[in-house]
Amino acid sequence: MGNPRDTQTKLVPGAAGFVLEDVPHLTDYIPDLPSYSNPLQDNPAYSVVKQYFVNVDDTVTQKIVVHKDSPRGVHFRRAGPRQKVYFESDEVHACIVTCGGLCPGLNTVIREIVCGLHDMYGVRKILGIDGGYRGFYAKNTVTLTPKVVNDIHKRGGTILGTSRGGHDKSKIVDSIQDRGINQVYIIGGDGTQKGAAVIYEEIRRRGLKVAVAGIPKTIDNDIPVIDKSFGFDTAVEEAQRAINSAHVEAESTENGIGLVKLMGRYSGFIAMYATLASRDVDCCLIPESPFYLEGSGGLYEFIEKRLKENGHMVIVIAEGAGQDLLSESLQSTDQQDASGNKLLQDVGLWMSDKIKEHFAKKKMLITLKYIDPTYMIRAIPSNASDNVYCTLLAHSAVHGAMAGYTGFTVGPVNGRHAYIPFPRINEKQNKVVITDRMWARLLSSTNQPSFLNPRDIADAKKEKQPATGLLDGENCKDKKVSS
Ligand SMILES: Nc1ncnc2c1ncn2[C@@H]1O[C@H](COP(=O)(O)OP(=O)(O)OP(=O)(O)O)[C@@H](O)[C@H]1O
Ligand SMILES: O=P(O)(O)OC[C@H]1O[C@](O)(CO)[C@@H](O)[C@@H]1O
Ligand SMILES: [Mg+2]
Repeated sequence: MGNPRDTQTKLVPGAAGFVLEDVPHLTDYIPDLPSYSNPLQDNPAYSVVKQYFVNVDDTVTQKIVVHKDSPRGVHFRRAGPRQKVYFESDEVHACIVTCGGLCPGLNTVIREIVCGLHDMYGVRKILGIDGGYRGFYAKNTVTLTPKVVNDIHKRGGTILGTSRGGHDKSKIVDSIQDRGINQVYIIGGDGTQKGAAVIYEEIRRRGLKVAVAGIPKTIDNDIPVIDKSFGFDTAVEEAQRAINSAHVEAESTENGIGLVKLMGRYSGFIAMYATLASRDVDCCLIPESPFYLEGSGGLYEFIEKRLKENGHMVIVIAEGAGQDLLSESLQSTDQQDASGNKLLQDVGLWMSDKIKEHFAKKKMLITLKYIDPTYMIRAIPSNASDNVYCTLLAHSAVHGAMAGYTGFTVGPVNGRHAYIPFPRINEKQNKVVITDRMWARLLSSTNQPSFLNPRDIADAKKEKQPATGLLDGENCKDKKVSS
């Protein structure tokens, strides 16, 4: 077997620089697979829709802002129901698994996969895998029916349970094979999608008629290519409550400081959007934007200035921000979670101690209140718009698997749902690009220092200029500019 990239991505060139980064199909390795007409044709809810089926040639462009001479560029296969399907309804035996940390909307995705398979395709055999990847071989399964999942979208968490670690390729695929499962829906973050790619490869190596569909879940919004991950909006909304409390506390005392720590291990999107939404935040610190404490242009100087101007201030810090500073002053630990993710030290507590220590030394009276709503923003049910988004993700995944596509993650690209090959999702993380306009908007709204020296800014700008002269950050989310 060659390089996984070759079996997971098919590059199909077209006119004027068009490239389709296609996803695998079961017929790529199982010849003469019979197809059937899509049962949706006879479904009263859908048959009234004009052009309900997606044209087989429909694609979604990765870049939406172009110049008149730009090449057409990378495209992905458009998600949606096809006229032809490669599974008969009573043949399908699907399973669903959730892995990694919690995220608002997990239960909605589970519900809508079950109801989508049942109501649109007449599928009756759907299993829930208990407790993440290791549940395939170490736990019992749960039978999922529309009745079982009817109300679950109103609850936070995942009814299936989740875990980190425990990805044993052979045991998982043995379990899939032994149970006769032929559609695998895998909901999880960057680690989970990597695990899904490995499972797909093994299934293909064994020549099994099993479709593997990934549904991206990450509260940190760190998955590239897709517009935004589900649950992100809900988390940002919930974070407002913590920021509001921090603000009320801060403005009620002289030199009051409200400090809020939000999730974001490597990507500061939650902190950035929560700050932009709130307008009460004076300083937002994220992993992508290094900062320093002491001296001219440093954080202490800014805090002092803001307190003198306003009498109070609110700081939002993402959990992955300032980790370099922490490891300088605390003994660094190399602890990892079961999936191999580095366990971060608590930057919020550290920052709170440092600020108190600094102003005590200066004999300037401050009152600092530290709020850590970490798990509160992800353990809640999804809001209305995330619920609709989760439904579309689930249905897109179901349509893709029924149509015989496999080895794909589903997600919106410039507003249109598409099937994205695993390697594209797995090759890098989505990060806040601090030389893009969104971060500039934040800097201008908080008026905080950029903590960058002019040479760093010039270097980042030089590195960033793409050949077309287009700014990439908002269109091409996987492009990271180092600072
Ligand atoms: N490179 C990899 N290959 C195979 N499996 C992996 C890989 N990375 C992670 N996994 C498996 O994927 C599952 C979830 O990974 P992880 O704990 O990193 O969470 P995640 O999916 O990234 O979600 P999040 O970080 O948003 O909570 C775990 O069971 C882990 O063992
Ligand atoms: O405590 P847990 O469950 O490992 O989750 C914490 C991690 O999960 C994430 O939200 C990613 O899902 C990170 O931001 C955070 O570090
Ligand atoms: Mg992750």
